Amino acid sequence: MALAVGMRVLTRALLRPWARGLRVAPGRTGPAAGGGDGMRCFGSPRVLVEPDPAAGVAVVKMRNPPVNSLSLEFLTELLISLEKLENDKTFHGIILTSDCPGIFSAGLDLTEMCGRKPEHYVEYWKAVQETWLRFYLSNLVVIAAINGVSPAGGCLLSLTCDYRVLANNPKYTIGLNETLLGIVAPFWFKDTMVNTIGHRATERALQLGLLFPPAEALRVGVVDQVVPEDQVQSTARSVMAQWLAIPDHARQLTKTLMRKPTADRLLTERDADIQTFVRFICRDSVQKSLHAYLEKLKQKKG
Ligand SMILES: CCCCCCCCCC/C=C/CC(=O)SCCNC(=O)CCNC(=O)[C@H](O)C(C)(C)COP(=O)(O)OP(=O)(O)OC[C@H]1O[C@@H](n2cnc3c(N)ncnc32)[C@H](O)[C@@H]1OP(=O)(O)O
Repeated sequence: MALAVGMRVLTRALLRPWARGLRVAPGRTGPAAGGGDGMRCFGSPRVLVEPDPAAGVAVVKMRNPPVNSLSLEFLTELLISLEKLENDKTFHGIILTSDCPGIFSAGLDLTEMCGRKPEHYVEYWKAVQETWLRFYLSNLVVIAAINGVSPAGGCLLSLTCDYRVLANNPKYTIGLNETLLGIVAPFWFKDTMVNTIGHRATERALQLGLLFPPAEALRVGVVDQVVPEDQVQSTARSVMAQWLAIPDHARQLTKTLMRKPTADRLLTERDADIQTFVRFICRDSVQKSLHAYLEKLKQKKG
């Protein structure tokens, strides 16, 4: 039932004008294309997929410049790529990384949450929910190769992965910093963090809106490994090999066992969660905070 609802959201998204033609954008043969067996890079304008069929792995590169903000279009393209890889028996794992230098993802796109109509907020929030559910429950092994800063929704996306490798650069902070923007991380953001670093550490991190630099992120457990920047991709590949050596069905069932209760909470409260989001985001005070935050980002340059 829940899956059917999810499929409807995805199907509706695919029917949107900007989503048409996104299914396959054949490209050059990928550098990781498994010894030249002819499998090409594919993807969409904002998501580049480099398949390595010999290894059963695809590298999914986010490229929504300048900061990989998670806009509606970008989320839809990510979902389409994920679905395509899940439906292709060649692939058992994906490495999620960024094609934007120094930025993994700036999180949810603030312009999707500012000055829009309530109907837009509904549509956007459905896509955010769907992305979280799909990545969190994916049967594939998903490893985040975090090669840049990763606040809020960017951090959440990495938390849906099975393992996180972070580049050791003090600028590459990671965390759920929503309170700094005057907004609140929804319960399923919070649950995902609690499942990763525990209740007390989450309580502190979320209230203070902490963005952890690499050493701290490793200490608290937000990431599993910190490596020199030029070793992020190779480390993600070695970790992937380790995970893929486990019998798939046993690993998948264990993942489901661990994650389903958390996902079920959102699945049963999905509509209420949308209403809560829309009510919250429509508040004058919240809109003012978000506008002010966006302005601050823009003025930073000048
Ligand atoms: C009980 C109550 C329950 C309530 C339930 C509802 C609650 C709602 C929850 C909503 C959850 C939201 C989660 C989020 O993800 S919010 C987004 C958080 N993101 C951030 O705080 C990051 C903001 N960005 C930055 O800090 C920096 O941009 C950067 C990522 C560190 C990169 O810095 P850099 O110097 O390289 O780049 P610029 O800052 O100059 O940015 C370049 C342009 O990109 C625009 N930008 C940046 N981030 C975003 C974004 N998240 N969305 C949209 N646009 C973004 C920035 O404005 C620049 O634009 P410009 O070129 O036009 O000036």
